[in-house]
Amino acid sequence: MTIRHSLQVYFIMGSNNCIDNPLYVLEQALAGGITMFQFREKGRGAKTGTDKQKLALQMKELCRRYHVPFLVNDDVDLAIKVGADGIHVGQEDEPIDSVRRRCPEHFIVGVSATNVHEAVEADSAGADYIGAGPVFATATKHDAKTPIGLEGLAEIRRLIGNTPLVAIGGIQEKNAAEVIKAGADGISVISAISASENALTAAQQLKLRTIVN
Ligand SMILES: Cc1ncc(COP(=O)(O)OP(=O)(O)O)c(N)n1
Ligand SMILES: Cc1ncsc1CCOP(=O)(O)O
Ligand SMILES: [Mg+2]
Repeated sequence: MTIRHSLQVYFIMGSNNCIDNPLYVLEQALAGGITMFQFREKGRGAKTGTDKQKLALQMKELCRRYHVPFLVNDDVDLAIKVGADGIHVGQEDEPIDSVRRRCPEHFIVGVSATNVHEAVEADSAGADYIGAGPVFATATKHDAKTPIGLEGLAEIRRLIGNTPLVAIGGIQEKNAAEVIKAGADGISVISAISASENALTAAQQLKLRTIVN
């Protein structure tokens, strides 16, 4: 599977994003057809140290069983230590050239862009994919920037050419198709799956919305 295809339904979660056991939620999401996963363990009550590492390893094993890439958010050391498939870094995280130097060659390196300028820069720096957003308002990330809207997303697509692009922020079943029409290769979601009543059906429904003519 190419990175572009893996971005179709990109689920992101940490232990404080769900009420149920995070391993249970992840397994349900995998059974529902998510195509990529990012372990984002941050914020209130987030695990640290060996507890964080243990959960990362368990999540990686689950993802392996479903042949879904397992990425780590922010924490490059952890990604290397647990043998992840990649890392996602934002504008305030470790710079991409340093990440590339430290990580195995096969690592998928995703970079966030909150505007057109950052997207072009991340593309030139050689990001494997760009995570653009927030596209819509989100309550999940308290320090999220102003939403770029579908117009901002479409402009980013125009400027980065064919580079794999995933949209993030406030994406739900009702707006997923619009995001794909605006030029994203996939949707990246936290609450639409982690806070749903049924992570399996939520993932299935979101996936259906990404198939647009
Ligand atoms: C796929 C994807 N896109 C964007 C982000 C946001 O990254 P960042 O801006 O570094 O914010 P945090 O997630 O670290 O709070 C992401 N995680 N994933
Ligand atoms: C991590 C992140 N980066 C930009 S918005 C966001 C949060 C996305 O969460 P949700 O899918 O619940 O809006
Ligand atoms: Mg970050």
